[in-house]
Amino acid sequence: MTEPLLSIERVSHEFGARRALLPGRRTHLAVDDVSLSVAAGESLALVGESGSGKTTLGRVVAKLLTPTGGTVRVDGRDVGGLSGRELLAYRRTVQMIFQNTQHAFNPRRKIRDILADPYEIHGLPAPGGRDAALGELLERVGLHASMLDRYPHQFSGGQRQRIGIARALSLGPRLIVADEPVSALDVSVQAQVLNLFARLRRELGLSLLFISHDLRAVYFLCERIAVLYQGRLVEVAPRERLLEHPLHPYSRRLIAAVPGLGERDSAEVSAADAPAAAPDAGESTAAAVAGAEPVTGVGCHYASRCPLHLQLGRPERCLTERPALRAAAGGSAVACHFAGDEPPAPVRSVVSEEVG
Ligand SMILES: Nc1ncnc2c1ncn2[C@@H]1O[C@H](COP(=O)(O)OP(=O)(O)OP(=O)(O)O)[C@@H](O)[C@H]1O
Repeated sequence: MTEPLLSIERVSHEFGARRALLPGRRTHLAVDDVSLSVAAGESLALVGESGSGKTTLGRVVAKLLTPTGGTVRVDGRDVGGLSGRELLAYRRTVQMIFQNTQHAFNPRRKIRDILADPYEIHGLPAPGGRDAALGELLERVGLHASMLDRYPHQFSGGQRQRIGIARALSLGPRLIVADEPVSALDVSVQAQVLNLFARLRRELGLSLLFISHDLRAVYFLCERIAVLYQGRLVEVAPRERLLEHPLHPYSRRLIAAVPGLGERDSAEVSAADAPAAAPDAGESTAAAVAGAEPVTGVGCHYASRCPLHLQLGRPERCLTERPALRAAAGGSAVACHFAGDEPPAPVRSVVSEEVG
């Protein structure tokens, strides 16, 4: 098997961990023992509700945060101890794009100077001369070279995001971490920027770690989807497999929440999911979930909201043993003690080739 471009190995990030011993300090485990990989040229989505740790994991990969546990490797090399020239080289390889384009650029600087920054910082000559390279960058993202002398406020939100993408591309990265890059944009503009990402991936063979709440955007752009819940990876699967046949009860709920995307009701759990025990027929799922004690510590974080846990009669194992990620059919991996395999459903076309 070929080495993945990016390997995230048992990575954790606990905010406040360094000062945890000071009185009154609280820590927060935002990413909890997550392992994932991204192949060269592959696009992997990170999805999950707000606060599930997507941005934190993205920032760890971009080396904007240092993990408190685990290892990040690029091309098999541990990037934890990089400094000096090696760190600069890493920053050329992995670039991050952010959601907020409004305050991303100094309003008093021309686009020419903003795009020139990476070359200055890395002490690199622009290929073919500075002006030609900067103009080419703008044209690559669908803007015109003549716009180099404009200021950020003279661009729309979608155009500013294109400028952010151009800046990220300037030093020839191999992996882009894109954190909700279209969610602040109008819907019509979102489609254009997603199409731009798809084109750039094709043209440049880029790998993408795409962080999003929007499952339709994720389906359009990514080959695999990783689902996070409260900092833990609960499922990772090829996109069709996840959308057509989600295994983890949380993935099911997430997909069912998008009209027309999932076919199964969020609370529905089939017989194949419940091999061990009969459901408690006298208890409604919603009421039981509302009355359940939240799970902390060693068990499954999702147990207090989990319809499968209820249906199975609240197995003790969910509360006492953290579910390990285990391989399942169709290339999926799921962290649930009881989620079962079912025959694959036919794949539906959820989003057309071009988002429009
Ligand atoms: N600097 C920080 N200090 C302490 N806790 C933080 C910090 N940044 C994030 N957190 C917490 O870590 C958890 C994960 O946050 P993160 O932003 O990674 O989630 P997310 O899935 O990206 O959410 P969203 O979709 O809302 O951006 C949240 O509970 C958040 O409150």
